[in-house]
Formats: sequence, C-alpha cells, structure tokens
Amino acid sequence: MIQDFRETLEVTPLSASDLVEAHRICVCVRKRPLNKQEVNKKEIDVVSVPGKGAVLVHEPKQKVDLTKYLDNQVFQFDYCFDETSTNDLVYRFTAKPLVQSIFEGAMATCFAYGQTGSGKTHTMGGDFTGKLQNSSKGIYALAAQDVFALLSQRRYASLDLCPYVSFFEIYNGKVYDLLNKKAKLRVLEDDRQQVQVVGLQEEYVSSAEEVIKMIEMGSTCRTSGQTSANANSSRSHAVLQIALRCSDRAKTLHGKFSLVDLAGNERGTDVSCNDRSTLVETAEINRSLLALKECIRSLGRNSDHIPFRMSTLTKVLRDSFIGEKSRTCMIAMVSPGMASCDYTMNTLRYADRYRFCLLIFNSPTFTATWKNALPLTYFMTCFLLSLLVEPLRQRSKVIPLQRRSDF
Ligand SMILES: Nc1ncnc2c1ncn2[C@@H]1O[C@H](COP(=O)(O)OP(=O)(O)OP(=O)(O)O)[C@@H](O)[C@H]1O
Repeated sequence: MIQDFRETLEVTPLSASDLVEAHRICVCVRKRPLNKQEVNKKEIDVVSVPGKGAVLVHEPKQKVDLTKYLDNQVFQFDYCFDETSTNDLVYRFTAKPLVQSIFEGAMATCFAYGQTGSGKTHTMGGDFTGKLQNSSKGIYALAAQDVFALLSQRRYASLDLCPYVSFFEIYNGKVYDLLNKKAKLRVLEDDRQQVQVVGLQEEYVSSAEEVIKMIEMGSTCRTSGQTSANANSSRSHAVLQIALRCSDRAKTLHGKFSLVDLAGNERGTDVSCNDRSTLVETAEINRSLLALKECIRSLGRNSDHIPFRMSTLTKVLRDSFIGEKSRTCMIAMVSPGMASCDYTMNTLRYADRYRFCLLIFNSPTFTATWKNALPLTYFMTCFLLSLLVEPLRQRSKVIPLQRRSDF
C-alpha cells in the first residue's frame, strides 16, 4: 500500500543546485536509511520525502471494527532531506548560511534533534565505524572548514578575527569540559546577566584539521550508553562552539557558532538498563529538551521573555536566544522504520508545532497589522492565538493528501 501510494507522488528531491533561502530560524527534517538491523527484521519504511520541504508519515492504524488502514500525515518544513542525502547536502542548506552570519556578528546555533539512533551524531560529528569516528564528514568539520575559508577572504580579513574552539557536554544538568579531561564546570550568571561557564577551555585554532582533532578527542570522552535503537547512544548534549574574537587585548567577541548534538528524545523503556540513575538521566534529557522547545518558541514569537533559566542547556545557550542577531537552525532527524513511527511523529510534531507559531507570528501581514495597533491589543492577540495554536494544528492534520484505505 505504501509502495502504491509512493507511486502516485511527484518526487523532486532537494539537490545541491537548489537555492538556499535566508531564514532567521530554519527547521529541517532528515530521514536516515533503514539500517542493517531494521532490514534484517524486515522493517517497512514508513517515511516519504517527496519534495523540498514536505515529509509524509504513513501511519498504520486500526478502525473500531479491527480493519487496518493507512493514515498518511503530511508535514511541511523549510527543507526535508531523504535517505540518499549526504552530510554535505544537509550542511549546505542548514549550517553553511549560519557560518557566514557569525562573520556579520551573529550568535548562531544549529541543533540536531531526534529519537535515539536517528542520526544526530552521524550528521553533526560524522560517521562511526564501531567506536571510531570519521569527523571530517560531519557538520562540525564542514563548518570549521568554511570558517577558515571565510577568514582568508578579503572582505573579512580586515576584521582581524581569531577563531577559538570550546567543546563541552551537558549531562544530568552538569557541564563537563570535553577538551580538558571532562573537568566539571560551574554555570554562573554575572551582574550583567551574562551566563558564564567558569573555567571552560577555549582554545585558539589555526586550521580546520586542528578542530577535527579536537572533535575526535572530545567525542571519545562523551558520555554514552546503550539504547534499544543504538548500541553507542549519546546520553548527553554535546556543544561545539566556534567563537570569532577580535585580536584586541580584551579579545572582544564578534560572533559565535554553537553546534549542538542533542541527547536522544526517548522514553524510559528505550534504555536497556532501567536502574534509577538511567531513569534520572532520561528525565533530565526530556526536561532540557522541553526547555529548549519553550525557548525556541519564544524566540519565534519575538517574545520579550525567553525562559532560558529552565535548564542548563538553555542557560549556556542564552546568547543564542537573546538579541536581534541570533540565528537558529533545527535539524530534526527521523528513523524510517515502522517500529519508530510513534517517535517519528513526536519528532515531527516537536519541530512542526514550533514552525506553526512562527508562521503566524512572523508573517509580515500579521506583524504590520497588529504591531502598529495598540500594544495591548497586539499582546492580547498573541496570547489568544497561542491558545488556539494546538487545536488548529490538530485540525490541520486533515489535509488533501491524506488517504485512508484498507490493507
Ligand atoms: N544518514 C545516514 N546514513 C547512513 N547511516 C546513518 C545515517 N544516520 C545515521 N546512520 C547510522 O545509524 C546509527 C545511529 O546513528 P547516530 O549514532 O548518529 O544516532 P543518534 O541520533 O546520535 O543516536 P543517540 O541519540 O542514541 O546518540 C549509526 O551507526 C550511524 O552511522
């Protein structure tokens, strides 16, 4: 049935020659191919990526009379990458525009979000063969290469900028320095409300190769565990920061790019060991992902209040949420197998819910009409619309492409 349905779809996959649009906040989806384990289990691929920004999930369901049918749910994002997409292609549409923005003084952030085993580390850090990581193929390395390419360009050379790298993980709400033997660090807020990770090693780098070596060194000490979907699952959020500093005595910050490989969003039952510490770990991961969602939603709404104090993750990324010059990209990873269908839907809803808010609040008509009206009216409208978002989104699930048929 899925095969039949796919044949009716007009497929125009994203290609390197497509235009890269400028977004202040960009939300993308990447589907990974079925892995060996899934192929051996004869898993069915339930995710289709027909075009540039559309993704479909063919969700198997049952009616009350027990007849089975297929519920085809459609989501629309800025870009969707199918299973044949390479890290290079994903990078071109997601993180590459952000690299340029830090030379213009922006605080840019790129998040990899998704279920355990969906391909976050593969996308950000490069592929693994056992425990060995080929970091040169990940978004971290591609971004570092572009930073050095831009530094040598004439238009930026006059800024006299120096690149610095830091790499740390957030595990159970605590920060550990991956470039300094996993030293435990404190997160403090100074009197100017600037959040500081006290003692974080920030190293001057002179080439992309040096950055790649640091990533490989840091990744080996990242906290990992085993989940039902991934034998080498990251249990922490890893943050690689490339800061551009002026070469004055105070090393003034010019722009910063934070690349975040988030821990997998999962349920307690997904981890192979259900002891207390693992459950606390899972609860902490989910709490911080919720905090992140709230911050990005507030950012999308241009809200004056960003609840970044809700978790350590959002606290250390405060720069990314505050100010006119923040740029954000979220890459939501999905696994294609039928067994992951619920998780895939959760991931797409997480990313989609936030996009829906963004579409309403950032639309030029909405802003022009209401921002010029009385401020109170504007805020009341924002508030009422935010209450309406979820029911509207639920209703918007019934769309023309949806087709239900019996097996
Ligand atoms: N696009 C892809 N193409 C080929 N293989 C992939 C792709 N994405 C992921 N994989 C493979 O799937 C496995 C799991 O991927 P990865 O470790 O990146 O998942 P993850 O989302 O980081 O999981 P966790 O949250 O548990 O750390 C790896 O063996 C990886 O090589």
